[in-house]
Amino acid sequence: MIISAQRINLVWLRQDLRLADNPALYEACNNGAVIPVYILDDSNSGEWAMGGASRWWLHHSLSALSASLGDQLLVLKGDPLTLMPRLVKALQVDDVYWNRCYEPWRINRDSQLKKQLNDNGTVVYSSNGSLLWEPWRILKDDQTPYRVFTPFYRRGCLKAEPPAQPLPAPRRLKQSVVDATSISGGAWLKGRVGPSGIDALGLLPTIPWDKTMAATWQIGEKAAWQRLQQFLDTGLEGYKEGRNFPARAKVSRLSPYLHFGEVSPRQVWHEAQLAGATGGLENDLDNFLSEIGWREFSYSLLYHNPDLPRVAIQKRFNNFPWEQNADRLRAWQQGNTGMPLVDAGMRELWQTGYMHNRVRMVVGSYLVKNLLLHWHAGEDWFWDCLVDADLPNNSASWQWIAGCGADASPYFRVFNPVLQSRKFDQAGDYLRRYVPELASLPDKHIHAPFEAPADILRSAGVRLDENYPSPVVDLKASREAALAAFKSLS
Ligand SMILES: Cc1cc2nc3c(=O)[nH]c(=O)nc-3n(C[C@H](O)[C@H](O)[C@H](O)COP(=O)(O)OP(=O)(O)OC[C@H]3O[C@@H](n4cnc5c(N)ncnc54)[C@H](O)[C@@H]3O)c2cc1C
Repeated sequence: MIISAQRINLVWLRQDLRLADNPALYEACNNGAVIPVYILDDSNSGEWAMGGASRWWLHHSLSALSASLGDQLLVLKGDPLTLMPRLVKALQVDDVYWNRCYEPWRINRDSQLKKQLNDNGTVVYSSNGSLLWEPWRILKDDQTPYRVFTPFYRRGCLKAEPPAQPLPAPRRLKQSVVDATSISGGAWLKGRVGPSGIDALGLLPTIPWDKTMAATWQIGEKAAWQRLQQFLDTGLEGYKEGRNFPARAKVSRLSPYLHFGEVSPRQVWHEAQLAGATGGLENDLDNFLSEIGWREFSYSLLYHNPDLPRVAIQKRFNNFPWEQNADRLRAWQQGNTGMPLVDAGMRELWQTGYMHNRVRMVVGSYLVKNLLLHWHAGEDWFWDCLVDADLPNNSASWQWIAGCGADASPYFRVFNPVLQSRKFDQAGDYLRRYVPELASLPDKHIHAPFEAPADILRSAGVRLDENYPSPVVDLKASREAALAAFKSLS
């Protein structure tokens, strides 16, 4: 029930699908009645509309959020530039609250909307709910943005004001949140609140490719918090070294929760500091926090280079002689390249919506430097398949691996997938999990079945080009071709 003297605040939730440490929700609850709304915006996103795996995650994330809001979350689909003013008018909203987003298309949309609402007399309160430091605050002494990670993080971030302590969930949340359809002017929103509104978005796949993903993840704020605590209990110790080994449970797997804002970077930062305060974990803690720093760096890069998703920062790469080869691209996407570590990674991605960072680097390097295919093709596939698909992190990381970004891995550094596999998955545990047709090969041969003696292959049941492919390219020759192509640029 709304007391008529109370202000009505519309809280537009976007990449902050949580109650705790949510500055917009917190402030709105302190200042009156609250109508929480989520809008699926496929109108302004252009080519960066959410991919399939992200939509799947979003469905479950909204369901969890809606339940924790007493199923009063209003869920709409359409253009916020039209819908938000309509909601403000119909629901007699006084003020609008949101946490800032940083993708260029969202910045454009939000600034247009803010102006539109302000012109009509509605105040918009925007806050930082997604980053530790605003990208326009971390600048070099000459006020230009950093292009190299280490000084950005060590000299810029760590010397700036420390990230604020996280806020609690709003204390009077239950009393504050109101049913939009009960307000005069809200009748048109019937069927758009809670689970029926979420179902109407049509986010779930029509063919059930999500079974293995569903078995992999728990989604929502509570699950995010559990994941964080579990990582801090069992993963932080030994993180610095262990994070390189894809079969070890030594990474946090927090990326989708951070992307959708089911946990905030401030919560992660401060909880990790607490857990890492126990003696002996300094190096692991420092390394883990610096990975969160890489996330900040990607956001800064995108903020200062809005064309980062498509245009190489090192401009000479925009003339790179990429090959067009649909068969090779398909082999890479489907995990059928004949290179076990690449295939394991691509299948992990397909089955779980996630891929270990070490393997992301290997499959990325292989696509760009052995198959000579454009990094855009990898970026697009990841965009569709990752549950943590994140425009700043994905585009900055693809530019990094392709050697064309700011502070990128040099182009001549070509990851050798066989050596990487021998080094970081020595016993072949990761390979056996995702490439079961090679499971019976001895450790010595599982990393490069194409080099194994015929009798070993036979006794392991591996028939090259029948139940497992031969390599689609020769590693040495393709590496040399890539380096020659690179030389042609300079
Ligand atoms: C080609 C390529 C594409 C990538 N695409 C994405 C993407 O779309 N979304 C995404 O979140 N990450 C992306 N990454 C970065 C990284 O692989 C993932 O963030 C990481 O694997 C997530 O696993 P985690 O949460 O267990 O990481 P942890 O090792 O536990 O790290 C903790 C957090 O730090 C951040 N982080 C870690 N490594 C990086 C990094 N290299 N760059 C930026 N942030 C980082 C993430 O938010 C991560 O959740 C990509 C990397 C590569 C090489």
